[in-house]
Amino acid sequence: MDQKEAKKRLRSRLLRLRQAMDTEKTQRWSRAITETLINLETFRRAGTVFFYLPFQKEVDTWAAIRIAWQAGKRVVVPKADPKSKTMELYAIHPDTPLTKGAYGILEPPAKAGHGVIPAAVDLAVVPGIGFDEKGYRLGYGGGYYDRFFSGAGADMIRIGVAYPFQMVATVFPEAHDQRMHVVITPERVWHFAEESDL
Ligand SMILES: Nc1nc2c(c(=O)[nH]1)N(C=O)[C@@H](CNc1ccc(C(=O)N[C@@H](CCC(=O)O)C(=O)O)cc1)CN2
Ligand SMILES: Nc1ncnc2c1ncn2[C@@H]1O[C@H](COP(=O)(O)OP(=O)(O)OP(=O)(O)O)[C@@H](O)[C@H]1O
Repeated sequence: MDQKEAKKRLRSRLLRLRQAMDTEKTQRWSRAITETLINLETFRRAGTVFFYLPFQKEVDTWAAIRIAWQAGKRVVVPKADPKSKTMELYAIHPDTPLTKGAYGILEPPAKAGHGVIPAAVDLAVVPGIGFDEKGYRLGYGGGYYDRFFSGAGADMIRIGVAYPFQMVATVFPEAHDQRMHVVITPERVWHFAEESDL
């Protein structure tokens, strides 16, 4: 089996496991991850945080988003452009109307000139179908986050969030894959960057 085939199989296996979780589990694990995230020094220090808005049974980021707002942080989320496979960032507030965009993921309305420049973001909370013990990430295969982190988003701290079964030995990384600095699971924090980088 080649790398591409192995990666595809891993993706469908991990998606199947995620789909099989019950709500009690997604909520309990999401709460544990949130608790760890909000207590990290990098999170406490961050003025602007790039979150994703969860869909299906992804780790639920809403509690952390509300805590970030309460702490006076700026919360930004992506708007995906399926044609160019790129993301633009927009700030959201508790009253921002969100509608389902590409892939059925909630997004803020695009307002010309209201995008947030990636250089203004301190920290990214990154979704994944899986992560590995070197910090590599497996996503849906669109390359959105790889493209983002190899370009405008290169300087922000990247924190992946994962259920325990999403942490695997390898996600069969390719040359373009961008690593996380930290991955948080309900039971532990994996560090892939030197403290001095954080
Ligand atoms: N919550 C959340 N937001 C996110 C991401 C994510 O993983 N999670 N993304 C992370 O990249 C980007 C969106 N990327 C995505 C790419 C493909 C599919 C997806 O479901 N693909 C289907 C085919 C759908 C189609 O082609 O119409 C599939 O692969 O089966 C979903 C999200 C930006 N926003
Ligand atoms: N920096 C980049 N520039 C151009 N193309 C890229 C870049 N990064 C990734 N790609 C392309 O995007 C495609 C998908 O990459 P990959 O399978 O690693 O996505 P993924 O990380 O699983 O998905 P996502 O980030 O959307 O969740 C690949 O075919 C790859 O060639």
